[in-house]
Amino acid sequence: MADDACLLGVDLSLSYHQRPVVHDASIALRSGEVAVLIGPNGSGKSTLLRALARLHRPGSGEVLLADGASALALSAKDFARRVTLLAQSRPTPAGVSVRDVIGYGRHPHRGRWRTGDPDGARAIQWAMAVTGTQQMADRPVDELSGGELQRVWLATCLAQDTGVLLLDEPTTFLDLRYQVEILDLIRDLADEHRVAVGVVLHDLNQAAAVADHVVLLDRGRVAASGKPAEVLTAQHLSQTYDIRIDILTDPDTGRIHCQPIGRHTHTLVTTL
Ligand SMILES: Nc1ncnc2c1ncn2[C@@H]1O[C@H](COP(=O)(O)OP(=O)(O)OP(=O)(O)O)[C@@H](O)[C@H]1O
Repeated sequence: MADDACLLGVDLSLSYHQRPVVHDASIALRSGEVAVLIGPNGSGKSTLLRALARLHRPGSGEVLLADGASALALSAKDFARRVTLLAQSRPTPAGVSVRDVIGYGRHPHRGRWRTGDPDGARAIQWAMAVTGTQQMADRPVDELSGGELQRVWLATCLAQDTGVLLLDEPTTFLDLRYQVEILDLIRDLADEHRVAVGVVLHDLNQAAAVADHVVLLDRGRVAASGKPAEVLTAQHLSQTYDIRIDILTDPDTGRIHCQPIGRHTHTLVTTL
């Protein structure tokens, strides 16, 4: 068990219909840290995240909680009090208001008759405030745009108020402002609320900006895992994405910038 990990995937091998797609992958999510999963399409990022959320049963390996107990040993409700997942897509209920959908996040904290949740109203209000969803509270979710809906689902996860937050491509569909705000929010959740965040991102520069730890998946295997500067190297990325990717490091801030080199990149850079 990694020292202070809240949720740990150990040597996970994952398949669909006997077809292996993730091989012996390990990942540790720690309180107050953001772990970012990157890798090409189909490399197994979502499947690994789903296994951590207990939504994909491993062929071998295990998912452990902070005390070393198997995640499978918990009841569904107890697990949902500790871990939540913003999946890539969810069925959108028809005619249900944004406020009610966000309220679904409180389900694990409620008693059988939706009672006994003194923190519920505060948690929902906070989740709506930080995702900018208050203005749409009374609208039916099936009438929202893709980006609005993404923020509502994120709010639902936040209302669940778990110590572990798993996010699968949370910036998809979002305009630039909300992409930046969600990344800032992820950082704040780790820094100020000590949440352990595991997030799949495609944008390598977003990964560099927000990650404490990066896990690079290549065809279902962990190709590299460590601090951003250790993983986001030209060699690792060029090999995994099969395209030349240069790394520029800002001498003042140390900030890493990943620059994919396409056939027209040189022309573009000199024009700029
Ligand atoms: N429900 C499914 N049934 C069968 N195969 C699946 C299923 N979901 C995913 N796969 C396959 O498993 C492999 C890993 O998929 P996964 O969605 O985990 O990759 P990913 O890295 O998240 O990809 P992307 O970046 O495109 O979202 C892919 O080959 C994919 O085709």
